[in-house]
Amino acid sequence: MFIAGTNGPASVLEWALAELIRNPHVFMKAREEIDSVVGKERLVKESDIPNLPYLQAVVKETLRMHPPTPIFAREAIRSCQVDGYDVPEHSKIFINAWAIGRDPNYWDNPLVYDPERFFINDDPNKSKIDVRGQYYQLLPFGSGRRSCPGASLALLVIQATLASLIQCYDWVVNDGKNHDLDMSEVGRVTVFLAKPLKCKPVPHFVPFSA
Ligand code: HEM
Repeated sequence: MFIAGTNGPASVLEWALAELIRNPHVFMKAREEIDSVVGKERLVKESDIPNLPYLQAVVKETLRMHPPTPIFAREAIRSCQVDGYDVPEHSKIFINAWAIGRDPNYWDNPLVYDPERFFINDDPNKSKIDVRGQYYQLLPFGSGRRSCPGASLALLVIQATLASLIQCYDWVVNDGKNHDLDMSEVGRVTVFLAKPLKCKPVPHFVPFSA
């Protein structure tokens, strides 16, 4: 539980920051949302998060492309048929949340990092997609009675931390020459960037100096 509780959020924050650095328009949109909701006088707080839908979409999009626990397992307690396939009793079933999150049958342009995909108005279901196991095209925390009991805590920690990283700093890589990053993955218990993100924080807003 300690490993799940620390590795998961750490992995999501690293992937989110890497994606925001590679996609400066997403970073700026998230910062503009924070500035318009929170103002420029104080640090963003946990209680602001329900009013920051774009920030929430950034975290969902990060979990879609980079689920820290990409595969989880079940065992068939009795023989059954799923989608025409016979599944014998006691079969081990592996659910690949990483592949589902990148499946073009469920996601348009799945390899493009685009939080806007959660706000498509002509399909009201898209804006409602949640990550806690009710929408089978997005399962970073699993689903059902064995799904992650730490999901709400993890989301709160990730959203609040990411919001302050966006509000307070600009993030520079490659001495500011470009935004290129090697996004190769390495899977241990949790999936991280194969080359750990090295970036320089440049203070943008210092809430405690006022
Ligand atoms: C971004 C953060 C996290 C991710 C992506 C994540 C993901 C997962 C996944 C995919 C599972 C398996 C679910 C299934 O089989 O349906 C799981 C199980 C579990 N997670 Fe998390 N987790 C995270 C954070 C946490 C935190 C913060 C805690 C506790 C404080 C936690 C505790 C657990 C426990 C105890 C289980 C086993 C549940 C069981 O077998 O009944 N996780 N997690």
